[in-house]
Amino acid sequence: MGKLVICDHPLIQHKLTFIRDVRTNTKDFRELVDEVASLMAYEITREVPLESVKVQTPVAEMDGKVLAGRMLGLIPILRAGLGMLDGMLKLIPAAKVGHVGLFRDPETLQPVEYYTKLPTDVTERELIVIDPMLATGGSAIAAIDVLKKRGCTQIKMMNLIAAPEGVKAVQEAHPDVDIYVAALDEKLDDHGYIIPGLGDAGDRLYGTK
Ligand SMILES: O=P(O)(O)OC[C@H]1O[C@H](OP(=O)(O)OP(=O)(O)O)[C@H](O)[C@@H]1O
Ligand SMILES: O=c1cc[nH]c(=O)[nH]1
Ligand SMILES: [Mg+2]
Repeated sequence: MGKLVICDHPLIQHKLTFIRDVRTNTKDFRELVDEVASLMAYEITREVPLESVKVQTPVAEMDGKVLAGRMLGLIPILRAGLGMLDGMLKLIPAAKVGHVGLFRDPETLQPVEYYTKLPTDVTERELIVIDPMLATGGSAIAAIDVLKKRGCTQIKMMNLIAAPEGVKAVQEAHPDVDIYVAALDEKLDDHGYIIPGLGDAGDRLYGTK
């Protein structure tokens, strides 16, 4: 079973409250999502291995540390996942980006796939799938399915807010995938929206409602 990590750093929790607030306008919403994504990038990379390299400071030579192991890949689920991408790239600029386009059919709540473009070396990378919302889990499961069909094996999931139903569904479908969230909310409503959540992440990011 993949682990569920709740990133409870005070800065993340503080900013998330303003993201949730219905009075937060599109510009502020976008900026706050970007900031929280950077903070979560810090948390999700906590266990990335390091290796020693010699570095000459102005005063002496020493053993410094640099990132080792697999290179990272970021996989935003279009469209709302794009809102978290730049914030992550600020901290992980060497990551390559693959896009998976999915939307959730409002009637059936099933994910509909419309676009995939992945880096050529995607199977050699440790991947982080990013999307603000994990509701029923259908979109996350479908995105991870796309990656596994291409041969990817090292995958983590990162969301701002998850519902217990979505966490359970992803853990059952993909038990090898750890999930990092800023908050685990109460439940889903009859339309598959997270309660209390933040509303429709894509619409709030891009002002489409
Ligand atoms: O866990 P699920 O029940 O699948 O729901 C979550 C999905 O719904 C939202 O996307 P949406 O379908 O609104 O597309 P958008 O990003 O284009 O707005 C959200 O960004 C997730 O991708
Ligand atoms: O609460 C929800 C559920 C799915 N997608 C969203 O954007 N918000
Ligand atoms: Mg949406």
